[in-house]
Amino acid sequence: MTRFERSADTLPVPAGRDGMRQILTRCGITFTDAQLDRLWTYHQLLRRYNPELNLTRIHNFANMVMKLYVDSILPGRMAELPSPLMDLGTGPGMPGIPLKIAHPHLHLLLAESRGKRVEFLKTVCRELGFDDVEIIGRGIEADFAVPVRGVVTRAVEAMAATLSRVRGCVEKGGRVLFMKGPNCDAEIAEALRTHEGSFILEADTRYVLPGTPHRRRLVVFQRVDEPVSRSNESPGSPRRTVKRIESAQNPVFKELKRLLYGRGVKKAGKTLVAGSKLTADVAARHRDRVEGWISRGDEPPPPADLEERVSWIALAPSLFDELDVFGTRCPMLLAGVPDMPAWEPASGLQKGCSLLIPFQDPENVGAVVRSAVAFGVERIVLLEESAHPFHPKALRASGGAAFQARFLRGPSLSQLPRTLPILPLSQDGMPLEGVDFPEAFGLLPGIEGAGLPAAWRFRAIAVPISPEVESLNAATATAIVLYEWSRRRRIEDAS
Ligand SMILES: C[S@@+](CC[C@H](N)C(=O)[O-])C[C@H]1O[C@@H](n2cnc3c(N)ncnc32)[C@H](O)[C@@H]1O
Repeated sequence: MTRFERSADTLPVPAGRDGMRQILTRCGITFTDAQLDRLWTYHQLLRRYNPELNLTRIHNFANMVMKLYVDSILPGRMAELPSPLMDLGTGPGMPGIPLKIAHPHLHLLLAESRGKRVEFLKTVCRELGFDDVEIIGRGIEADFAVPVRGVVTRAVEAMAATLSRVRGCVEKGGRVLFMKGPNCDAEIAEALRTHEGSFILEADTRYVLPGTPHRRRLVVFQRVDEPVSRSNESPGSPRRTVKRIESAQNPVFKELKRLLYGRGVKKAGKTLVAGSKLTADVAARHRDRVEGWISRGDEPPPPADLEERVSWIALAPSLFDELDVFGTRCPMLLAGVPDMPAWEPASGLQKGCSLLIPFQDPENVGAVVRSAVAFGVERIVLLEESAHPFHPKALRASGGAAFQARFLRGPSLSQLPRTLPILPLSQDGMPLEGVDFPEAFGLLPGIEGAGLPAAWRFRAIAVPISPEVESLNAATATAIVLYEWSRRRRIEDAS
């Protein structure tokens, strides 16, 4: 038999998914099945963990739907929700979780100081598939400086206290939404008095929970000054906003992590520059490429001579260490990757040396790029097989030379026409000493391990080595050939 529950205020509804939908519909909230599934899952988690964690004192089904979920959703109908939005003192997730269910694209941060509730929130986000929700598991104080466009808060404390607490994070023009009961005039007056010059009252909307006598107020303050702790305070330095990231779920951090892989670098057109020497070199010589400065924990801001457009991202130490795969502990740079136009084999090879790279190991790609730049190779054609030259490992092995090279995107090894003047490299080819380098030619080392396809080997050149060693490393062999080519070119130029 269906269990019907009636609260003091609502018509009886079956205590289940259908009853939940009925109450929502009566309140003018129409959810898709997927949204209702999420709210139902959240409800079941609240019920399951409530006896152990004391998450809410409301137990009656209809009251839970009305006073917790509907109550949480309604502010999103009365005010435009700022995003990113932090729910300060969210407890078991109110109003944040129902708001996120109602507005799936909302960039939400849930701030909660009590550890057990934080664990509950993690479970909720995992079960609901909210992997973009950031959980801030600590008490929010004025030094909290993750920039947000808005804060929402329900049943936490007096407004003036909250406005003090969010001084470091709410951006100028951002909003603080207070979900209050009807009698909050004195609180509003105190907040206005103590925060004059920082916050103005933007809206004060009175409403009732539909079909009940319960009165509510949504009080919205707007920030009119700049957050205090967000700009470099040393005189003369550019005003730079710091984006502090504390959660591994932060979308920006997730983007940064993708840059540890060649595919991520290719997709984003950005790379991570690590190591004190390399970052200093790139910041000095390729300044126009620098887009961001990534620091660890409370390390100081970027040097004042980096332009204001360069963003500053301060990662929690554990997050920084995840990105710092070389263990440098030095600030990293986020840098833009230069354009790589396509090379059409039909257009032939231009004067000088075109180095064709098939290497799959990023360190080999980096090493050969470094040699190519050192010996004056005119252009580097990256074959489809090649690792990305701005993969962090490749960039590091290149010593930053990748920023000086001219790259073109080429076809795969199997699509290279054998009619072009391409000199393949293979240890069973003819000795380098006897080779004539054409005025325009391509140099083609083999893939690590597999070497060159048989079709290319008949005209290959070799670096003679002792029979005791099977072969040279492909990047090393290429460097030796490039040295020989550049040596002869210098002799020709001098004569
Ligand atoms: C009364 S509960 C309200 C929870 C929820 N907003 C609701 O309406 O059901 C207040 C919550 O705020 C949390 N809290 C209080 N001060 C906080 C702060 N400065 N930063 C983060 N959380 C805080 C408490 O741990 C508690 O879980």
